[in-house]
Amino acid sequence: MREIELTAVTVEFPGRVALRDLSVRLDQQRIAVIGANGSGKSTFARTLNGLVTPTSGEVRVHGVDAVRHARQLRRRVGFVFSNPDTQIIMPTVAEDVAFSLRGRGLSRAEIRERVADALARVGLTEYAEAPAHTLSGGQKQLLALCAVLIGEPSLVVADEPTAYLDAANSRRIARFLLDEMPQQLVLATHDLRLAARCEVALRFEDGRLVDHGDPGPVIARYERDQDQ
Ligand SMILES: Nc1ncnc2c1ncn2[C@@H]1O[C@H](COP(=O)(O)OP(=O)(O)OP(=O)(O)O)[C@@H](O)[C@H]1O
Repeated sequence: MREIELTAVTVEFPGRVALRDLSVRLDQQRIAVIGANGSGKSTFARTLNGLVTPTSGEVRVHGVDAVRHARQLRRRVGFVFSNPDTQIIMPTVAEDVAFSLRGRGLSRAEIRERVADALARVGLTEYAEAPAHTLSGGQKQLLALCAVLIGEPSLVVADEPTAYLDAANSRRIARFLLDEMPQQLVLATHDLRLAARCEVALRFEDGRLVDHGDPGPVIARYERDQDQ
């Protein structure tokens, strides 16, 4: 089951309504979220793994109630932030990935094996023993992704994952997220070329879902409105 379902979700912060009465059902593999600064993209993304709790309404992700079972949800939903430095915790690349497996009752040998597999998947094997801070921006974002994927989430939510990257690194991360990763993806982005590669796009404006559907037409209407 890979259905994401929000019913009448409102998120209020002091003095600000960030999401207004949002109801939507999504089962596509690649889901783009677009809209101007402050339109509610990150808030929407964060409700999907319980980082933000709705003021009212219901969020269900792959059958799990995001409010009642927030801890269970966090195991299933991996979150990738814009700045990989905020996600890298441990000194070396391999240690950082292994850190995500803590508390799972695995033996050292199992952890080593899983870490090696995960690093190979994102092409970082040769950097396993390198200090994480010596990686390039794109490699750091791959490491952050790797640390998320090793927890075997069924959904990956990425909030502007290419914002800090140059063109080559952005392409690499985009290729991984959009073409290689088996997990369902929710991608909040200002990069409309990435959004165009998804199966569905949601457009937010002032906390409201104002358009959604096939990315081509949704993006065209967004660009037209921005030009006016
Ligand atoms: N923790 C918070 N406390 C108070 N206000 C918040 C909080 N998080 C978001 N907001 C406000 O809610 C609104 C929506 O913010 P959100 O971060 O969801 O927008 P966004 O579309 O992701 O923007 P951007 O493209 O700039 O990242 C904004 O007005 C923002 O200031």
